[in-house]
Amino acid sequence: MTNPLFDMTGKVALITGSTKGIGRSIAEEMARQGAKVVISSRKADVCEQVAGELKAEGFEAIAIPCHVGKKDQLQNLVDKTIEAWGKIDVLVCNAATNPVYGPTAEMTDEAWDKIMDTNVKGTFWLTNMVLPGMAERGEGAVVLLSSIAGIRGNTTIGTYGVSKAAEAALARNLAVEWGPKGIRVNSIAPGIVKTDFAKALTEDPVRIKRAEEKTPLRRLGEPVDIAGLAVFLSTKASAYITGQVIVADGGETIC
Ligand SMILES: NC(=O)c1ccc[n+]([C@@H]2O[C@H](COP(=O)([O-])OP(=O)(O)OC[C@H]3O[C@@H](n4cnc5c(N)ncnc54)[C@H](O)[C@@H]3O)[C@@H](O)[C@H]2O)c1
Repeated sequence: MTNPLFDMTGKVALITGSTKGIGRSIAEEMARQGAKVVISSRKADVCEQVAGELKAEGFEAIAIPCHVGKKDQLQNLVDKTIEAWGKIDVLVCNAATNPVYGPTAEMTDEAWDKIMDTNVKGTFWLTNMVLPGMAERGEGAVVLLSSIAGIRGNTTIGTYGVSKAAEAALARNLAVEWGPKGIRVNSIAPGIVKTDFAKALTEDPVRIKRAEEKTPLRRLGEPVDIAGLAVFLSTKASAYITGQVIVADGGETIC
């Protein structure tokens, strides 16, 4: 039996970027706790496929494609979710991009704008679309995906780090603004997690070894390490936590 503190029965959870990696794991673990999950990323066929796989396991899932950098597509995502299930109880802003590696001085305006539009402006738009509905019902939980790159300096993914620091700041501001309406907003700062997003690191044995050696738990993160935390932050188990950035990095940043 599910511990009631972690129970998500009847809750509607919208997770952006949920066709693979961390987002998919979050959708799976929330579905396992009883939530109805919205599977979303840019390609409709991929969303359908993943939602189909979850349904085949006995979970409730629908597919709604959406590019998080496009305001009209975000509005469609919200409208279609409400049309299907009448409400959004849990919002996870997970989709993000990092198209370039290199020093900030070499960053083009186009790349800067792409990172900020997808990672920050999309979250700003989507939270503004979803939180008023949560406030009407007097409850809701929001989780934004930040990163330890938003906490530490970096020579190769600095602009991405700026966008991820903004996610944590946005979570704090939204927590203050919407807390009186019963909505909690937190962010998660993962360390290196084994997904396609980090494959430049996670497919290079030398870099894996180096990363493991500087991590107290001596391993890289798995998507489910982050999914467990997202479930915690979206349920009664974390009822008195809001505005926080929770680091899940095997201890890398404490060294
Ligand atoms: N993997 C890591 O090491 C790591 C570390 C820190 C933070 N993060 C953060 O975790 C989140 C998930 O990353 P991941 O590692 O699972 O990545 P991933 O590449 O495995 O998955 C990303 C998901 O987002 C979708 N997506 C990408 N761009 C999109 C867009 N513009 N609109 C809609 N969907 C889009 C992809 O289709 C996919 O479903 C991101 O916010 C990332 O910044 C990841």
